[in-house]
Amino acid sequence: MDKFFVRGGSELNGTVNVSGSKNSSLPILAATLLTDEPCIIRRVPDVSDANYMVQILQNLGAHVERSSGIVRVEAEKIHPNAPYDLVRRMRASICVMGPLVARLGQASVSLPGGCVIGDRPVDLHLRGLKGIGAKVEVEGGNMLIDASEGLVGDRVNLRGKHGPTVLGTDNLMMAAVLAKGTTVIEGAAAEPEVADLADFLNKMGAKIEGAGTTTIVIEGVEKLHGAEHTVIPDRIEAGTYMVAGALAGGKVTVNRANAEHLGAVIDVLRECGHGVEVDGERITVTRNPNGTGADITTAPYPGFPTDMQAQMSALFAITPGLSVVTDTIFPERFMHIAEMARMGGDFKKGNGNVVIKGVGADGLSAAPVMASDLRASAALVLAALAADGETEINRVYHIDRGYEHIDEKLQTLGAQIHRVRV
Ligand SMILES: CC(=O)N[C@H]1[C@@H](OP(=O)(O)OP(=O)(O)OC[C@H]2O[C@@H](n3ccc(=O)[nH]c3=O)[C@H](O)[C@@H]2O)O[C@H](CO)[C@@H](O)[C@@H]1O
Ligand SMILES: C=C(OP(=O)(O)O)C(=O)O
Repeated sequence: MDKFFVRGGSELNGTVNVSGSKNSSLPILAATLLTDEPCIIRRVPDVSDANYMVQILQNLGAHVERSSGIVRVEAEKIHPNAPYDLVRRMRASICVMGPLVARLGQASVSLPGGCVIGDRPVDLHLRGLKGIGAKVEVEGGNMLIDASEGLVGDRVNLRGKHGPTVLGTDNLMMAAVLAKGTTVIEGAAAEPEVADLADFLNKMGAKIEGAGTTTIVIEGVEKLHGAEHTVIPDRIEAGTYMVAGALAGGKVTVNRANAEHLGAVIDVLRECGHGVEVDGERITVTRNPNGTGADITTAPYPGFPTDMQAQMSALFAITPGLSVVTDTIFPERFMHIAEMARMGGDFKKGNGNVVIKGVGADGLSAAPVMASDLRASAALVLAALAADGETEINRVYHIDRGYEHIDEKLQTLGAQIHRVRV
């Protein structure tokens, strides 16, 4: 298990290129199962989750070639079984369910694993598929879906008690593209990654309107064909480097980003007094040493993303004054707090929130810490950049799930971070 050693205190300056979005790439790769013709997906990040999705497709029978960021998939002959050994490591494995049911009329997919960020049920995924006529059973930890009599479009509301579901919307959209008639998804997730998947499906011949809003209309078609697509920039990776600029800059520019997707993060950084300038696909963050904290509450897009709250908490940990971070989507997603407290952070955990008393730019000090999930690990790297001394971060395989070469990218900005392969 690799480790990072991060020596804090270096000012970050320069430009970092944003990779393609992990959370777009995963469902888009799964969507290639919907056709027997070749598909080419560009700008797939070199992260372990994307590599893992490639393995899942290969295990389902697809022929996959990968050369740097370009993945070619030809799913001529596939089977419908994704057992536990295949899907346990990654939540997004669940997105093969919609394509398998649509193409083969059946699927057996084990309940997936994923980040330890609290309760992650699958009821809305199953509600979606039932809503368009599939028969669903959960047996021995497997979701058994039968649509041998065909899927039939209908009106389905996917909103759950914590709001819309991103991958649940993806799954229903991918199943409905080959259903008879029209499906209307109400309470759909409006995240840019859902819109990106719909763009790819439309290139394959699907008829989808409204993706990127809370109502999506899908007119079923007989067959999809092969297509080429370039995934959107990773807004969470971009946001993470922007927070790095606010916490340890200097001046940090994220290049190849989409500022439209980052409105909520930009607003919070500006509210805290940090400089944010947008110039096309370049976003530059200039640290304000007198910056303040803020109160943030996560919300579905275009609200503040839950996938950015841990990183923002790292910034607030060193920002004098009180900040309150509330996560309405994953109220238990605060594993990073205990580890940052070991570095001298001052936190009071409440129910679904944390009150952070910023200890100042010199207030954190190095300690051995443990990465617990993807964004928590990013928060620990950020905290370490500001801490006095050398922080040892263990279990960085979590960060490698979703950040392409984060150690090398931070080094180009002047950070003292190195990986030890264990
Ligand atoms: C690979 C990927 O894209 N992962 C993202 C996706 O995860 P994912 O799609 O799994 O997250 P969801 O949008 O489904 O989860 C939102 C909320 O709905 C709840 N829920 C979800 C499904 C369900 O069947 N029943 C149910 O109650 C969840 O527990 C959570 O409280 O969106 C999350 C919310 O933006 C992000 O944090 C993840 O990074
Ligand atoms: C939680 C995340 O991923 P996943 O849904 O795959 O666990 C994430 O990308 O922050």
